[in-house]
Amino acid sequence: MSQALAHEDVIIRRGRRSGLPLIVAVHSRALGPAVGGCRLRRYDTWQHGLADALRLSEAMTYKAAVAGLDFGGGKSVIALDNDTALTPQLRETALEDLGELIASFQGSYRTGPDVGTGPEDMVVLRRFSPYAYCAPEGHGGTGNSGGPTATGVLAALRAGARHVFGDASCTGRTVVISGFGSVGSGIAAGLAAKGAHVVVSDLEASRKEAALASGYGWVEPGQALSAPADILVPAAVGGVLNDVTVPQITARLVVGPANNQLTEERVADALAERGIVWVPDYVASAGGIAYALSRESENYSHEAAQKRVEGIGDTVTRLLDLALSAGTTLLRAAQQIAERRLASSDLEAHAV
Ligand SMILES: NC(=O)c1ccc[n+]([C@@H]2O[C@H](COP(=O)([O-])OP(=O)(O)OC[C@H]3O[C@@H](n4cnc5c(N)ncnc54)[C@H](O)[C@@H]3O)[C@@H](O)[C@H]2O)c1
Ligand SMILES: CC(C)[C@H](N)C(=O)O
Repeated sequence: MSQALAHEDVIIRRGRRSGLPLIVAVHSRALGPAVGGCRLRRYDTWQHGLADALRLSEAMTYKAAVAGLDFGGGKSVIALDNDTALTPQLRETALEDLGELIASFQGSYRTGPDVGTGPEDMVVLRRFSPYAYCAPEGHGGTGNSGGPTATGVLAALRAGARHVFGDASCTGRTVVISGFGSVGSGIAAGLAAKGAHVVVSDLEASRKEAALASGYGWVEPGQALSAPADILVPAAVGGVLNDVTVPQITARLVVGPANNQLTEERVADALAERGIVWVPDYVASAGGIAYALSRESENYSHEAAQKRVEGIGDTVTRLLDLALSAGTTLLRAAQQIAERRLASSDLEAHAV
């Protein structure tokens, strides 16, 4: 096993106000300041939180590189154990601790919302530095990233559907969406508007009522991946595509926002062997970060930022062409694009 550390910085600290473990992992700044959301969730041990931060920050490097963003990849984690109650006060002090840590990077690591955090939490982080994207509009941010992320996934999904079914519209197709949260509900609405048969699933039983009220079908979480479908959208958690689930998938196209869907890279080959087109998560899910960075750091108008997000569809078409001509998977094609960008920035840096 390689002992090389792939990451530029990994900071682990016990928050001085909250006592909670804080982790900031910066995978790469080759293309610009590292960016990646702040995750606040329970882990069996803080070391599991560290592993999550390491994997997610690497994926952010690839997400930014393939999306053509001049940013690198990072991620932060506030690791809560299974016994400690997350009171509003603990939440606030943990965010203050993280805000202080992020400020110490002086802009070379910037964050945004992720699992367990939202726009209001960015307001707390911004007490310490401006480097937290997606705060509510009244606080100088662009708000919830779920909408733009859903827009990007829909663009990726249409490109994939054109390739797999010869029709991008998805009219009459059955689409199962696992995870009916901020992004999943936006994808469901976009597909239902185009006449798709939308079936959703969520671990929270209370989401069933909202799903049925919107006219969607419902499948229990344990059956979501194997339910009859043309298209499967993982929109909940990572690690859902593995040796057990892949043989059960009935869909011919899998595309969704959940970060780190594969347990291991070789699962991409297993999907391809079954004739399933899988759009890499870091390609499909780039809409939220692309929109926020375009608006908040690059002064794009809403329309221009939205167009950039829609461009994810063209990226997927390009990846499909590359993968087809090289006889490889979309994952390898995406890796090649990202690694080429990262290598050329390396050459530029050495030429200076
Ligand atoms: N929000 C964004 O802008 C964004 C951007 C990129 C990637 N992502 C990723 O997309 C995924 C969804 O993000 P979100 O913002 O919609 O989160 P969310 O928290 O709003 O929604 C996730 C939903 O999934 C449900 N869920 C959790 N475990 C589940 C399971 N095993 N089966 C079915 N449902 C389950 C939750 O109850 C919740 O309703 C996450 O993995 C996130 O990291 C989000
Ligand atoms: C908003 C952004 C940082 C998002 N959480 C992502 O994973 O892309």
